[in-house]
Amino acid sequence: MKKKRILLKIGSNTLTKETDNISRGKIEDIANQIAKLQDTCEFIIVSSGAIAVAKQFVKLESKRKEIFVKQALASIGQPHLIRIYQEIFRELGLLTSQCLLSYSDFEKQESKTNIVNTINVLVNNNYIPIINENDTVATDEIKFGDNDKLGALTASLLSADLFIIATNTNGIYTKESIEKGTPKTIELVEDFNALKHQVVNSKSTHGTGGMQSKIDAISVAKQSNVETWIVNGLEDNFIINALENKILFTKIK
Ligand SMILES: Nc1ncnc2c1ncn2[C@@H]1O[C@H](COP(=O)(O)OP(=O)(O)O)[C@@H](O)[C@H]1O
Ligand SMILES: N[C@@H](CCC(=O)OP(=O)(O)O)C(=O)O
Repeated sequence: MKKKRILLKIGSNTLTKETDNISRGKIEDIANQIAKLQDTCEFIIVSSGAIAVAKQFVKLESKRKEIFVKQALASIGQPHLIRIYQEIFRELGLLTSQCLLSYSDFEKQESKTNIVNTINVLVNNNYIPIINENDTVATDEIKFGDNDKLGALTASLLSADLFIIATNTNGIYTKESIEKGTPKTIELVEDFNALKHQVVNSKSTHGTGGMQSKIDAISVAKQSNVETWIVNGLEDNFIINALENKILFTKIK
């Protein structure tokens, strides 16, 4: 049986459970779900969190631009982030690997072919690739929080059956309901253009993108006919519950 290929994007807010520290419990929750689904689904993860991990134990000084500090923090945090994933996933017999990519890699045919070939070998050998942006060479993503877009580009390139963006809301709410203080999830998006008007300008707490970068990512996935779900990653069991339609989330066909 052909497995359902799921591209799971985990944002900093989910990974830290909105604290200043990476949550091992959240990574355990994700690993548990992947282990339960492994006979029917194959996973590729795009994970943020390198900067958040580094900030837990280091403070860097620089008289130059703040972005250089973020790049340096990402470099310090990334191996720790992967170590934490590896430790927790291994407990459940899940194998992991690391891929660092940047947008420009998706503009060159040769790089695209290399990404597809590498990741297919990994997945076919039961390794779960954990992708993050290569923050040393590119700053687009940490400036704009576009790990969402990196997820979408990867989901498209690797012909994912489903792109799940885990974030800290029960999907996308209507703008009106947020303004009234009673957030209401848009469950099924049929008119993508109308969705663009639902974004509320609230600054992200731990991540950098906010809902706008998710809408841009959805647009990229849509062009490749990849279905996107925006799911609340703070909830336990969020992937399985979404697959079984037990929670409220946003589905964009
Ligand atoms: N229409 C909307 N529905 C839900 N969240 C919205 C909406 N418009 C803006 N947001 C904001 O987007 C945030 C999620 O983006 P972000 O903080 O970048 O998360 P992540 O780190 O998971 O990528 C929400 O916490 C919320 O403040
Ligand atoms: N790539 C960087 C930051 C990316 C970022 O903050 O993205 P997100 O949490 O998806 O808004 C990191 O791993 O810390």
